[in-house]
Amino acid sequence: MPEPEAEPIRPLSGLPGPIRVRVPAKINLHLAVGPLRDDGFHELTTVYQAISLYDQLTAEPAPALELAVTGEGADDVPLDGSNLAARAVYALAEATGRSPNVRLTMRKGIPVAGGMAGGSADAAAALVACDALWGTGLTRDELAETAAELGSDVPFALYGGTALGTGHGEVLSPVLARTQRHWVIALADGGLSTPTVFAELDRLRGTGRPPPRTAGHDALLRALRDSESAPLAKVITNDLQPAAISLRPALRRTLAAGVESGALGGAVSGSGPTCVFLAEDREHAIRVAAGLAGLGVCRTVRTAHGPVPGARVI
Ligand SMILES: C[C@@](CO)(OP(=O)(O)O)[C@H](O)COP(=O)(O)OP(=O)(O)OC[C@H]1O[C@@H](n2ccc(N)nc2=O)[C@H](O)[C@@H]1O
Ligand SMILES: Nc1ncnc2c1ncn2[C@@H]1O[C@H](COP(=O)(O)OP(=O)(O)O)[C@@H](O)[C@H]1O
Repeated sequence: MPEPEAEPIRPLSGLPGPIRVRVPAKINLHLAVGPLRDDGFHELTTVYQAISLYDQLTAEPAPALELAVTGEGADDVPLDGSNLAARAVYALAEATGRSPNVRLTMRKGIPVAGGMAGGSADAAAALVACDALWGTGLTRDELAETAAELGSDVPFALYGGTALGTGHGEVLSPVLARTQRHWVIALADGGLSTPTVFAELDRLRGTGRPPPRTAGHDALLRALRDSESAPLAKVITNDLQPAAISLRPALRRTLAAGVESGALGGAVSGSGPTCVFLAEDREHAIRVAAGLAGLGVCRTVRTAHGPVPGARVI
């Protein structure tokens, strides 16, 4: 006879227990930046991939909205209403008529201001956590509508995987990418501000020698369907890379060091300054990471794989 299903354990207070959510970083395998629009955003075509570098966020009821942050770069994360996770709580509370009184604890594993969408990840995690805590029962597509108001990268952090982003990055469509890829990540000292990097690209485009523009994304989509990684490495492109290098010339050396260490190819991740390199497999990634670490061109080196799912209750 099957065992009767166990009753869920509830704390004695009767309040729901803490909800813990794990959320991945993103990298951009293709990032084509179009013209600056009237709303201050650039038209964008990007292919995102979620990789196994995570933030963890816990939400529980509290007398008021409270924030705590630990881990990688925690000192650079705001603890007021400008924190993207706090903004997500307020937005969801308003949309669903709930009280925003929760305590959020974030453990950062995603570098702050690193071009890996760590703040966006925390916002997506806060939406998923509060949805579970408050029992609002919204679908991921409904959560994505609130997510898009918080930042261009926030909807992608909800879904994860590999996806094409258009509009200013918030309009998503799935991309077929079944092969697991292995990445080496060079984390830099200090971050780069996303709006400053976009502004630098506009400045460079206004000079007599504008940086070349990324072509269409068809070659990248084809390479993602190929189980070999070498063809993919050849078509990874990022229009923001020249702007990130212009603001942080040392990145040129980091990019060269990844290739010297045996990577198939690499690029600046989004607005930088993190650089990501593609390897053949896990063992190759570990060898590239060791070589890169020995060259002293970055603060620290990690390995990760992708694609992985988006923000999930654990
Ligand atoms: C560049 C990308 C690439 O995925 O990510 P990061 O590398 O920063 O993580 C994104 O486009 C960033 O997304 P996100 O970090 O959510 O930026 P947002 O909060 O939406 O926008 C911050 C600011 O960046 C500029 N911005 C952002 C997106 C866009 N398509 N055009 C822009 O010009 C605008 O100045 C905007 O006010
Ligand atoms: N929860 C958060 N985690 C990290 N940064 C945050 C958060 N909330 C707000 N920020 C602010 O957002 C800026 C960009 O951070 P982040 O999203 O990590 O970088 P990027 O846009 O380069 O991917 C940081 O400099 C920080 O001031």
